[in-house]
Amino acid sequence: MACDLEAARITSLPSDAFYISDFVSEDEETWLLQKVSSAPLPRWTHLSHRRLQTWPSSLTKSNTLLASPLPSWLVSPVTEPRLKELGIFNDAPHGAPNHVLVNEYNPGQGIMPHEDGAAYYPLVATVSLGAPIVLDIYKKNSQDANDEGKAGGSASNMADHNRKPQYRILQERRSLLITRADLYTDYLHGIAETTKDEDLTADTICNWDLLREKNPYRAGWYQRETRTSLTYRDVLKVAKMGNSLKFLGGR
Ligand SMILES: O=C(O)CCC(=O)C(=O)O
Ligand SMILES: [Fe+2]
Repeated sequence: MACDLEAARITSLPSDAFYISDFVSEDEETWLLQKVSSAPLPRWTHLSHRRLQTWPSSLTKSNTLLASPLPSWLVSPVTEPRLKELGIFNDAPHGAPNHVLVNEYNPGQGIMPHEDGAAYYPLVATVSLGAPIVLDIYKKNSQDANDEGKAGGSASNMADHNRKPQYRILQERRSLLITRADLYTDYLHGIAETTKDEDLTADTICNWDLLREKNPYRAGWYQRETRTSLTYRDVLKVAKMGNSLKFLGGR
């Protein structure tokens, strides 16, 4: 199936990124959104500019995952069979994702430029649900490099607030975006806190040719609606339950 992935490569990016516009069906999207919204309320962590669910659990201070399976609704159909067929996690230490962050952004919300950090194998598979959103990619500068290695990734400093993205990826609802390798380690990513994504053209959106539908963006902008992402990753350090007490004790 590796050749399928090659057809999905975002060729204008300097490193590995793949975009599949039609990764889950409309019915699957509705079902997944229903699963996200039916999670018990304490599952949500409310951050200032988005809310977040962490499955199966948050990492410990030492970036360790206490071994536990993902809930079945996050496994089927996304990881099995779809991600498995693409083979993208074959080289990851656990051969499959073991951790999922679910992010929900209302219009006007976003996530500041950051890197996902050393806790994970450098590969993220993002399923977008509900509405499109633009992901901005920034080349790391020396200050960002100094921040490297902070637990759970790091935010860039405030001086970078007006920095312009080097690349922009439009993530349609029902799509899959895979970013890995240098794009994971040498770049930051973020989502603007805006109610409108603008300046959308074949020249400014690097996956324009891979979009499922271009018509909604012909005017060059669209109004944000609530967008949910499922971000699949492989946490490098996993503690089996038998060993987990000492990790819990260290919290
Ligand atoms: O929602 C997204 O597409 C990006 C989320 C993200 O960057 C993260 O959770 O680290
Ligand atoms: Fe991230």
